[in-house]
Amino acid sequence: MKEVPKLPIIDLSSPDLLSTANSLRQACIEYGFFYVVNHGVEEELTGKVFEESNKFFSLPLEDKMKLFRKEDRGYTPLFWRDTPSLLCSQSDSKEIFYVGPLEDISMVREPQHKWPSQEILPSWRATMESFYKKVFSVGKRLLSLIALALDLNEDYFEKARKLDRPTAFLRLLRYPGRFGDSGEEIYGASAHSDYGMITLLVSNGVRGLQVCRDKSKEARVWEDVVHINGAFIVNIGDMMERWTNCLFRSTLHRVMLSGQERYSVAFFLDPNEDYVVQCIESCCSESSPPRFPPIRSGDYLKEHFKLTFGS
Ligand SMILES: O=C(O)CCC(=O)C(=O)O
Ligand SMILES: [Fe+2]
Repeated sequence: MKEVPKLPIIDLSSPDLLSTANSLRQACIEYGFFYVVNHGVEEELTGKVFEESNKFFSLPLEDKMKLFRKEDRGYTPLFWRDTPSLLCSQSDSKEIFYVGPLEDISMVREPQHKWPSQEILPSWRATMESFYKKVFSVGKRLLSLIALALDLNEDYFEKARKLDRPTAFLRLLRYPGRFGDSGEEIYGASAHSDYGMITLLVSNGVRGLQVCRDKSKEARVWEDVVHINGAFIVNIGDMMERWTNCLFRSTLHRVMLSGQERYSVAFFLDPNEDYVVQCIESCCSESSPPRFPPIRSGDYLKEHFKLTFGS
C-alpha cells in the first residue's frame, strides 16, 4: 500500500502568493512541519551533495578527525554528544559535518573554513557552496511567505539587519545502517525541536524521521514522516515559536535507525546574532500579550545551548 504523506505540502511554483502564504500559515499553526515542493533546487545537485557526503564519511576516522568541529564548522563522530536534544540521556548514532556560514558573520575575523582536502575530494567545496546558496535562497523565499502569512511586509525578515549576517549553516548527517550490540535503544537523533528560525531538510529517502505533533502531552505519539522525492521538509524552530508568541509551533522530532544507512542534510537559518527578537505585532493583542521579553538572537541561541548541555 502506498503511504500517504500526512503533513501539508507547500508548492513554491504557485503564482498566487497570498494563497500560498495562507496555506503556509495553517501549516505553521497546526504542524510546524511541512513539505516544500517546486523549490527550484535541482535534484541533480542534491544527489551530488549526498554523493560527496558519502565520500567524506567513508574516509578513515583519522582523516575525518583532522577536520574536527570548531564552532559551526567541521566534523563530529558517531555518538558525539552534540545534538540539540532536550531529552536525550545518551548520545546519538550519527556522524555530522557542519558547513558554516560562507561569509563570516562576526565581521571581526575571516571565516575559519574547514574543507576536506582538494586532492582527496576535489568537488566537495564547490558542491557544498552551490547547495548552501541555493537552499539559502529557498529559505529566504519561505521567510517572505511567512512574513505575508503574519500580515507583515514581504521583506520583514530580510530588512532591518535581520538576515544580512545570518547564522546559517548546513549540517550533513550520516546515520549508520547497523545497530549497536548493546541492546539499548539507540536513536539516530533523539527527540528535539530545532532552536532557531526555520530548518530545511532533505534526505536520501531512507526512513527514520518521526514527528510528535503534541509536545505538551505526556504520552508521546510519534508519526513517520513519509519521504517525497525532491521535496524539502521544513520545520519551525523554537525562536520562531517565541517570535510569534507561540502562534507557530516548533515540533518535536527524532530519527530512528532503520537498519539502512540514512543520509540527510539540514539547513538551519537564524537571524543576525545581534538582532533583537521580540513578539511580532500581529501575534499579540490586549487579550494575548507577549509571553516572552525581547532577546538578542545570539543570546537566545546560547541560552538554549546551555540549557541542553549545561555549559
Ligand atoms: O536527519 C534528519 O532527518 C533530521 C535531522 C535533524 O532533525 C537535525 O539535525 O536537527
Ligand atoms: Fe532537528
